[in-house]
Amino acid sequence: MFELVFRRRFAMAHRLLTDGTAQCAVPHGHTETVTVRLRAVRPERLDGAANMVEPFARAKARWHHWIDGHVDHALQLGEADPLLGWFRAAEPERLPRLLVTPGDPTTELLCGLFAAKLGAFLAADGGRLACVGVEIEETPTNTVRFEGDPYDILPRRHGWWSRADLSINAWDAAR
Ligand SMILES: Nc1nc2c(c(=O)[nH]1)N=C([C@H](O)[C@H](O)COP(=O)(O)OP(=O)(O)OP(=O)(O)O)CN2
Repeated sequence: MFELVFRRRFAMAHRLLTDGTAQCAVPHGHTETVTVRLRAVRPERLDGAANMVEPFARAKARWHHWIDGHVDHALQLGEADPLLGWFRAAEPERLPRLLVTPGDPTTELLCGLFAAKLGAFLAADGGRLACVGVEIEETPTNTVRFEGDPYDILPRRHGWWSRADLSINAWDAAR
């Protein structure tokens, strides 16, 4: 069976408040690489003409638009992070650039959220392809891989990640 594999780089910043590691509680940034693997929902023999599962450009268009325009350079914060209140009060114009997560924005959680969002995009594009894996290289020495149904591992079923729109938090749902 074929897999279409797409890779994208994005800059991000986050902090982790819950696990008690002092260095991770200070906002810090990474340049991360996300790799996604797609398969045809109903695999078919190559047709002897176009010989494609799906044109790359069509398969990755929405996904890359979202990563490049909304995830790249976003600040990732858990929904209980007090910095959210600070942005609401002091720089509300930055709220669309905050990627807000259920609990700390770890790389494990991000893999699940990305798998759900990509699944929503693919379903909205006709459901011909499904995401079978997401890998995020957080740093050159740390990578997390996820395979399976993201709704089996996410702490909550619904949020911006379950919608086929460009949102990364609850405030920009209409975009
Ligand atoms: N299970 C997880 N553990 C940690 C995560 C995570 O997402 N999942 N994230 C972090 C921090 O983001 C940290 O910035 C990166 O990890 P760390 O190992 O501290 O990164 P280094 O670049 O210092 O790695 P070295 O291999 O030691 O150079 C922490 N833990």
